[in-house]
Amino acid sequence: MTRTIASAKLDIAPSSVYYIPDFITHAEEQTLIDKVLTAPKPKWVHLKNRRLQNWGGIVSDRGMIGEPLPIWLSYLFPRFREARVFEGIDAFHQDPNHCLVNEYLAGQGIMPHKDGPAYLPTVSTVTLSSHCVLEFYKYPEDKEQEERDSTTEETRTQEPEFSLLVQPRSLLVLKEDVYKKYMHGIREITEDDLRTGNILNLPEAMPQGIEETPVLKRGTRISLTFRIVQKTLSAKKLFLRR
Ligand SMILES: O=C(O)CCC(=O)C(=O)O
Ligand SMILES: [Fe+2]
Repeated sequence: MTRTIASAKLDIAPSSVYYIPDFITHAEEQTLIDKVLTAPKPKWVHLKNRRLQNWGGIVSDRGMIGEPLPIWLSYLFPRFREARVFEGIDAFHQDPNHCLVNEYLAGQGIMPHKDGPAYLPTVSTVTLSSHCVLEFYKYPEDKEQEERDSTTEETRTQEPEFSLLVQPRSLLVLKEDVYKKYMHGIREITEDDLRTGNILNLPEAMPQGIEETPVLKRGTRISLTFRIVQKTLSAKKLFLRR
């Protein structure tokens, strides 16, 4: 039986964080890794500090021209439903319609950012292959836009307000406050010292304690980030409009 996210809510502020260890099995993890790594070459977008695959459609300001997620990704939908990940967030979507696959080699990461208004405020991330520490920075609501834009640069040198350790096969769900009021990022380092960074879910992610292994070496991590893009356009409609 899959646990519901309600039973996996972290008892922390902001309270909209849910963490389920071993959400998928080792065998499922391996299948997903194989599918990611055997995707057609042009599917990969290479960035400076990670590479990614975009599934479900390209998200733009005008909306997303949606295409169904491949079966190896929609395979997880019943699991998300059982865990009630996307339940009640929108009358029109029961399942996610978009998935970003990110691959980070050890030492790679992602700058602190917000995911923005194109998505509904529920992000569901399945982690494969290696752990990582996701860091959170308060978003400066009171600053002018210009200052906010420079914040991502500043936050790189700041200490995060809190962090989360995400282990292979886990599910991390971020909703509401933590989605809207915080930026998240992954530092470009090759190992994580679990004694620093104010990691709030250590009891859940390291139930054996951190005395024996206070420092975790990173391997290559693949993350599957499922979201709902609210505004979708059908390719047919776009074509007829011309
Ligand atoms: O890899 C992750 O867990 C985070 C990815 C992320 O923040 C994003 O794609 O917006
Ligand atoms: Fe993000």
